[in-house]
Amino acid sequence: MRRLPPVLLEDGCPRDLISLIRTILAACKEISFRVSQGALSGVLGSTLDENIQGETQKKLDVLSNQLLKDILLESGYVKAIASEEEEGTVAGNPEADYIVAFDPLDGSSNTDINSLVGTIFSVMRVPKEADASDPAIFLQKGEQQVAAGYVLYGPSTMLALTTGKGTRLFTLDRTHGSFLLTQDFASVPAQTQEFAINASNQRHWQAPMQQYIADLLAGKSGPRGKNFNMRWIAAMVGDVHRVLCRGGLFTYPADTKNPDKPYKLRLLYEANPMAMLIEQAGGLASTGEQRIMEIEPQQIHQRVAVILGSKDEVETCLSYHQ
Ligand SMILES: O=P(O)(O)OC[C@H]1O[C@](O)(COP(=O)(O)O)[C@@H](O)[C@@H]1O
Ligand SMILES: [Mg+2]
Ligand SMILES: [Mg+2]
Repeated sequence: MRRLPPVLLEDGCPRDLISLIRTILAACKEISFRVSQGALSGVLGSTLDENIQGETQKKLDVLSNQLLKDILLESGYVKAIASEEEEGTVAGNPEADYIVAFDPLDGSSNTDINSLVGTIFSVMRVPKEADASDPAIFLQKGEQQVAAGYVLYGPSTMLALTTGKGTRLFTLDRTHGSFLLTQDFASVPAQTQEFAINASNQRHWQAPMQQYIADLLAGKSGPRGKNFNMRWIAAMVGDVHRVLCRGGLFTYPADTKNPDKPYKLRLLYEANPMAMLIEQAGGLASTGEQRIMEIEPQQIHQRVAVILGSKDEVETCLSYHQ
């Protein structure tokens, strides 16, 4: 089985980008180890703090953030980083060409129940002369990502990665510590009978999503004429991984539960990297009104509605929004 560096070299990926990706993965291997130690790691449970988004931080959120931040900043490959767990961006090497936005631990409420979690990352390029301490360097459209991926800490640790030449899946070989290519080109089937949504928010959704989900639930005797199955992992990384493997529609739509927070998922380090992975595998990713990767970001912690997955099913869902 092939290791990651030669696969990326063959794609024509620049050597410094490969080195940067390997640096991210070095931190992820350490996170993978800590997560796999579970209660033995001494880092399950919550801290007494909240992050910038007002969410209680898990000890593993803090640890994962620290590992990624330290390793990336020490490497010299990044001009700056942005993280779910950092209020502002953090400057790195002023001479570097890349910036990285990441969700150090996605689905962290799952840590206490030994369920799926992962790390999501987005890599963008910046001009040499750009100011490393200016947060505005992160406000690039998703289309401008030069690499995107996630590492899923599941029964096996897997990497989904794209540098714009398709989406590939790698599995961490713990005996040698390398990510080995286990699926060359992931392809999301265009059609599906599976969807993922947190249905407990149903009463707060807007009319188009209410109608779309009602029609899915009506099954064979409803307007769709077929039965649908539902799954919800409560970790975007786990739900998107399932969609990459066997298709499906994943959505976290707008809701009116909290008027100050109509969306849940973050654009720069959740929606954009997942959108690139899904589109590179033949799927679609939209807010309901706009292709996610065409959004002009206004803030580093901006949130968006997300509808992504199997092409035909996303298009059907979008037809309810017109
Ligand atoms: O609590 P809910 O509504 O099930 O939300 C789950 C969603 O929240 C998230 O966990 C947010 O991620 P974090 O754990 O990084 O805050 C998504 O991964 C997931 O899709
Ligand atoms: Mg997350
Ligand atoms: Mg997180």
